[in-house]
Amino acid sequence: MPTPIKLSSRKDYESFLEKFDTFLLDCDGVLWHGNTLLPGVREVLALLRQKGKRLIFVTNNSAKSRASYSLKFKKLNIEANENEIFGSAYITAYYLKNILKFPKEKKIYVIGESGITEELDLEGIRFCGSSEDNDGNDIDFNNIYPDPTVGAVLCGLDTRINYKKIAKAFNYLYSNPDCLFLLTNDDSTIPYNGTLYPGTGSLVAPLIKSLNRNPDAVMGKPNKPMMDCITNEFQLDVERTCMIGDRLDTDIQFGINGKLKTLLVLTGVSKEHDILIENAPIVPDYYLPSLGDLSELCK
Ligand SMILES: O=C(O)[C@H](O)[C@H](O)COP(=O)(O)O
Repeated sequence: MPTPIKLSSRKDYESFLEKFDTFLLDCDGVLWHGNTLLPGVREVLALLRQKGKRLIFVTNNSAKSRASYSLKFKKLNIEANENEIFGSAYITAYYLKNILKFPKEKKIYVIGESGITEELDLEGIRFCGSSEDNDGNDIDFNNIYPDPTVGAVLCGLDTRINYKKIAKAFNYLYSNPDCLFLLTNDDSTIPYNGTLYPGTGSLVAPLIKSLNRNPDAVMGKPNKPMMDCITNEFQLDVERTCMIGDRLDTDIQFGINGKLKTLLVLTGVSKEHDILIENAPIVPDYYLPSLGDLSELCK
C-alpha cells in the first residue's frame, strides 16, 4: 500500500490544486461541525471557485434535503448551487424512484428526519413514520401491527430515535419478508462540536441485532448509488477529480471505489495514526491537518 503524501507547504498546496479540475467535498467533519464552519473553509472554497474548480458536495447526512442544504450554505455565506449538493436523502429518493422503481401503491416506513421526508415527497413516494412517531408516550403494542402496504423500511440519521420507531420498523420487516430494509448510510459516528456522536449505522444496530438481518441496500458513501447519482448528473474525469473527506471507511473508500484521487483531512473522524500504521486497510493519496490549511494560498 503506497504511503500517503502529507501536504505541508505552499508549494505542496499549489501543485496539489493544479492536478485537479473537480473536487468532491464531504461536509460533516471537512466543512463544518454541525452549524459551525471550520476555520479557513470559506476562504478555501472561494479560492477554488476563483481558480475555476468544479465543486460537488457529497454528504451522508440525511437530516437535510438538497434544498435545506442549499439554505445552510447560503446562511454560511458559501456559494453552492443546489445541483452541486448530493445528500444521502436526495440520492435515496432518486434511487427508489429511478433504479428500484418503488411501487406507487406501496409506502415507506421512515426512521429519520425532514431531509428524507422532503426528498421522498419531491419524488412522489408515499411514506409514514418519521416525526409522527417522535412522541414520548408509552408504547401501545396494540397499535403496532403488520401492514403489507409498507414496502420498505428506510433508516437515516434520527436524533429523535426511540423504542416505538425501532419496534414499528422491526414489526414491518419481521412480519413481511418482502419488505426492503434500506439505509441512507451506515456511518458509525458523526463528527460534531469537535467530538463524535453515534451515527446512522449505530442507530440501526438494534434492528440488525433483533432481526438478525443486514440491510438490503445502503445508499451513501462508500456505496455505488451515491456515485451513480453524481455521474448521472456530472461527467467526471477520474484522473482530474479528487475526493476530500475526513472518514477513511466512507469518504476515502468512496473515492477509491470511484478510481478518484483522495485527500484525507484530520478535522473529523479519522486520524494520522489510522493511515500511518503498518498494513493500514484504507490509505488516501494525500492528507492534510485541515482543509482550511489551503487558505495559506489566499495570502
Ligand atoms: O448519518 C450520519 O451518521 C452522519 O450524518 C454522517 O456521519 C455525516 O455525513 P458526512 O457529511 O460526513 O458524509
